[in-house]
Amino acid sequence: MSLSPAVVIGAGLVGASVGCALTKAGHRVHLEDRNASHVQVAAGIGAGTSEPAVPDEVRLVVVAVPPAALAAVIIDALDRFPRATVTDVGSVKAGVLNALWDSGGDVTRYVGSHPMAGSQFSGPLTAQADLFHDRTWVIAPHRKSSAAATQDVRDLVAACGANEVIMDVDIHDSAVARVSHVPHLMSVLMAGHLNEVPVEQLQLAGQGLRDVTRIAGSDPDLWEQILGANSAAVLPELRAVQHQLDTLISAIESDGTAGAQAHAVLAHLERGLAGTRRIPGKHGAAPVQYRQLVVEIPDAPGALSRLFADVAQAGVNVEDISIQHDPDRQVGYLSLAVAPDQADALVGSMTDAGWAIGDSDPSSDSAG
Ligand SMILES: NC(=O)c1ccc[n+]([C@@H]2O[C@H](COP(=O)([O-])OP(=O)(O)OC[C@H]3O[C@@H](n4cnc5c(N)ncnc54)[C@H](O)[C@@H]3O)[C@@H](O)[C@H]2O)c1
Ligand SMILES: O=C(O)C(=O)C[C@]1(C(=O)O)C=C[C@@H](O)C=C1
Repeated sequence: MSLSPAVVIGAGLVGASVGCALTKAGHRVHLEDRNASHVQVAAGIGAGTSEPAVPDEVRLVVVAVPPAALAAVIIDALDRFPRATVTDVGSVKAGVLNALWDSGGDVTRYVGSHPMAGSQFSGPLTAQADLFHDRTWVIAPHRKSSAAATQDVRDLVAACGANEVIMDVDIHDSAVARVSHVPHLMSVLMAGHLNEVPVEQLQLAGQGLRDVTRIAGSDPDLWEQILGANSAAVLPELRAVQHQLDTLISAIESDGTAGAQAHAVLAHLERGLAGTRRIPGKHGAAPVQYRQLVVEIPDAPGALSRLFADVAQAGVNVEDISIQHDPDRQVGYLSLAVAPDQADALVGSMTDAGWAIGDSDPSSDSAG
């Protein structure tokens, strides 16, 4: 069934990205935001139109406002658009649903959802049509959601190119505490600690620090609301991490001394490694341990395009890439993540083409 016309309320990063994805999929999207300039910018990047929708015609409403505003905007949308399925993209689900039960609105047309994709940026200028492509998008129907409304949200997720996961609201909230909210706080603590590091030491910052602190660059107001809405699920996870931190500190204090404690630091490091291997691969598939191959590239015009041409020629699927520059030599290093069973073919083909290529960790077990 068609999702057109759709209304997106909240034309920021997520809302404008939904608008762009739906528009690209051929749907008509009307944009609303309490900030009129966000509607204009979002319309300008292809997220939809600033013209108001005809309320009775609207089939789908996507509410993409900050957590504290969600419940009121959803209740209002159920009232203003009497034939529409209403969903939201909020990061926490239970509190919103509780507010809806008490509202007296037609909750059968509401199905909450949550795309597990975003960024540290805010506002429509940072929106992308492909933000949700191949990413997980949770759909959280409640006991009174109609089957038709749930199907509409499934169609929305498919139109945005995402992979649906249907999940109970409470399980969702406890899951995101573990995989999103506590990780966010770890990044914030690490980045906050940098305020005490002298500038001349910060210039040594490499990709590791940037990886760990990226999401700490997010909007504090948004995250205060997310954490406030999910504090019950976040607190026990934080305490568990606190316990791990305490045991790590004791291990480091006593490392080098005889006995089992000496191995405790290694045990922490191995526990972390095992955790990274539990993160699912793309498409929600079982985790894949990619091999990281590093190619040295001269800092010269055309080197990168020549390298990409040779990678394409090898016919190997590259899962991820990143580039680092050597601060002293005029070279860069391109890391290519490839499936273990394709790595040797790529090494062979690139070596034949004259590139210096090898494993980022030569001791790594290529069996993965
Ligand atoms: N940022 C992420 O990575 C991410 C990812 C998934 C889900 N989410 C969720 O998506 C929602 C939006 O987050 P975002 O990152 O797009 O934020 P954003 O700040 O980029 O956009 C929010 C938009 O909502 C508008 N707005 C605020 N109150 C409003 C109201 N009462 N009525 C109409 N418009 C209103 C703002 O003007 C802004 O344009 C949040 O609920 C967030 O939890 C965020
Ligand atoms: O990639 C990022 O920048 C994000 O933090 C996105 C992220 C997450 O994956 O934790 C953050 C919060 C949202 O509710 C959903 C997605």
